[in-house]
Amino acid sequence: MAKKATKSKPKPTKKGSTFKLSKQNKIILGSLLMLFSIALFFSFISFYFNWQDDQSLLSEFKDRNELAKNLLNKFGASISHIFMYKGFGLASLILPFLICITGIYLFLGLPLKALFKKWIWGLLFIIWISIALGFFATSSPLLGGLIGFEMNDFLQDYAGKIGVLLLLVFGLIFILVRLFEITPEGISSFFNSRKEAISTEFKASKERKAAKDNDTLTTSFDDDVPIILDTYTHKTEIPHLEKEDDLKDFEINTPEPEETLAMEVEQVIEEPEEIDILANKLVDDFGEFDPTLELGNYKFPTIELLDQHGVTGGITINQEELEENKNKIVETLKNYKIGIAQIKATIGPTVTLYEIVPDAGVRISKIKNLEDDIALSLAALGIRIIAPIPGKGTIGIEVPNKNATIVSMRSVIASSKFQKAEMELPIAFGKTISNETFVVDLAKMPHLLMAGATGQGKSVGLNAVLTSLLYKKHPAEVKFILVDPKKVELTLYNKIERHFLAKLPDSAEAIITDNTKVIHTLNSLCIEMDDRYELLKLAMVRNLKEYNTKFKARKLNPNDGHKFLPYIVLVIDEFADLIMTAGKEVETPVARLAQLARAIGIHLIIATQRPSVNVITGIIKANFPARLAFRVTSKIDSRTILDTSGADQLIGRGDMLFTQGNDVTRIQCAFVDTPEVAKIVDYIGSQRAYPDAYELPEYSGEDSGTSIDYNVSDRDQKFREAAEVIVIAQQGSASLIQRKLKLGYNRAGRIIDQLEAAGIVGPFEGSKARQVYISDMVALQQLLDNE
Ligand SMILES: Nc1ncnc2c1ncn2[C@@H]1O[C@H](COP(=O)(O)OP(=O)(O)OP(=O)(O)O)[C@@H](O)[C@H]1O
Repeated sequence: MAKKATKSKPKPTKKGSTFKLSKQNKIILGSLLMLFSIALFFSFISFYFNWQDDQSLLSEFKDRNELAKNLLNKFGASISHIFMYKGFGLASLILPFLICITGIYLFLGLPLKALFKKWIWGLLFIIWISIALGFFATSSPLLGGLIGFEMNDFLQDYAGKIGVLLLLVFGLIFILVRLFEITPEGISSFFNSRKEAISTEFKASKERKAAKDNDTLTTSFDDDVPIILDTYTHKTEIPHLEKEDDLKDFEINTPEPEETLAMEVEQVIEEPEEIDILANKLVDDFGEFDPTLELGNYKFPTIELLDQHGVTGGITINQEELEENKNKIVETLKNYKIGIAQIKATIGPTVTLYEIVPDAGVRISKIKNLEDDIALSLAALGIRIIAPIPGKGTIGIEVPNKNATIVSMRSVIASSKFQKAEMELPIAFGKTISNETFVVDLAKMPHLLMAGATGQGKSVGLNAVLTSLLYKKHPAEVKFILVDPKKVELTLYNKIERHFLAKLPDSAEAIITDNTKVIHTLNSLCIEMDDRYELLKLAMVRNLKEYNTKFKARKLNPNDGHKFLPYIVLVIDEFADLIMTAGKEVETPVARLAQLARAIGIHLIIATQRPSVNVITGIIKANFPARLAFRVTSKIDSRTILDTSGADQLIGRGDMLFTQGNDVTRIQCAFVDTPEVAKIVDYIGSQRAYPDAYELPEYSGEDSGTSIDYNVSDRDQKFREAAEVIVIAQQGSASLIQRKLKLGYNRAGRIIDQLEAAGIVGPFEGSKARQVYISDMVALQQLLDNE
């Protein structure tokens, strides 16, 4: 069916071009019509003077010896006789004009649509004039022609003379109003414009005269102006209101230019502030502050540390596979009576995009509904239908390639797009479906949410993000906080602790693996955020970039607490696990950071296996416009992460969808293997480092007991009872207190905090119950009595 459609389509255009539409033919036909109209015009005119002499010759048309007096001889006499005598009389003179206009239209290749209207009006006009002349010029019936005479006769039999007269008046009004758009206002404005035109003309001629008297040289120039004005006003005589405005505008412009009073504007010279003078002097003496100076000899990792993964020549095109898939798509759609007008393929590293243009009249939803059928007939996983492709007007069918090409991290890092990227935190994710390197700025995102079922490429994705930053940023410019509950994925990065990692003071390991430490780190990061905002406020700047620029220009005094602030990237792997064990304690600081941290250079990357709504809560989602989905197991998961389906149809192994709020891009994630990461961190780790990791502010959390309600008199009335319950059960949990004492969640939570402050239970330990420090009731009694 599709073939039929494509074959049968070009035919009409071909035919049209030979007989109708070719430019040459139009010119020939146009000129013929114009010349014919001239001939017709002259024969009609000459008919009026010679018709009586020529009429007797009409029967002897074939006789070559007989000659007619008409300018176009017997041909002219005959055709005029038909149109003028037997036809419409004098009104037939309009006919050559209509033919001439048609000729001009064809000659110039103008659209013929407008011509139709002209012909209709022309013919109506001919009929009206013919009847009118037949009515008024009864003494010379030739003026109205036979048709005019007969029609008059016919109408008068039914409507009488007055009736015909009224009919003619109505016809005239109809023609004037519809054709010439004449209205009462139009008529009055016409007279006004005439009046103005005459006055302008008068004025102009007066000026001309004056100019002639003054200077003969300028006369020729001055003379021209009113002539143009003249034709202009004449042309606008059809009383259109807008045209009249034009005319007025024209007049307004004519007055002599007024002399303007020149004003001198004195230059504003800004007085340099004291601080600027000092800063300029410091910059002159020492140059701009260079944050990288402390590790001045730092060498960025080289490209050789990355593998090519066997890919050297880019994507290989399998012509057979392309043809086979194309045929299958066409066949499948044909089975559902959907014809295709056009099909185009774009080959990407893992999938090929077939863009189709369906025949006119096919509903898009029909194709969208066939997603499963097409997948079945192509016998392939991961078919995604994009109907329509935004901004293109085509329908996309993504079909996985039989042999996917690995996109090596090496190829994306080496790409000029990444190398030349003028971004604060450039990340090379991989390659798009059209094989372009996909680079985005984390600083602009400003946070990233990653989801994907296990084994679909999440850890590789995280490594790709970290590797990109390691290849582009100096240790002074960016610091990572890595949270890895799985304890194995990110441990490699321990080697660059003193270069690139940030940690809590007194903490042994920079990579955070246990939940309590996560909560502390998140809260400490909140303090860092507040501190940074304070510094920004002091420096009177709005964001980290402006702050650092000002600091580099030595306009901020380190003695006031100012320092160069590196970007901080917080990476949390397995966020679901954290939320399950720590709940609100994690969610609250994460939400706070997500909401506020963008301006002060703290960016979050959160990865999760389970993108369910209780993990990615509304508040988190709202603050993470950039989302990245690897393959997930269900449509619901896909919707949770991307707000649209599609991630459930990916093929895994780094096949992913990325959205930054608007359209979704399919990307093949760059592949970086663990040995490569190991080589990079070894390379960096072997270089001279800072004395310690970047220190985060100290967070005095719950375990110090100081921040909790410590005052004995402020204790809850049920404090003693709760303490007894806990000691008897030897289990420090708020839900136990809730159940036994029938209290609300918040009150039980407060009591457990007070018990912790009193030293009866230990600190919060995630999903586990708190430790109980008091072994029995006697010990509890003693403790409470001694307070
Ligand atoms: N971009 C990629 N290109 C090619 N293969 C990939 C890519 N990403 C992942 N893979 C393959 O998929 C495997 C699993 O990837 P990865 O370890 O990143 O999964 P994951 O989603 O982190 O799983 P989990 O959640 O269990 O840690 C890798 O060992 C690799 O073979």
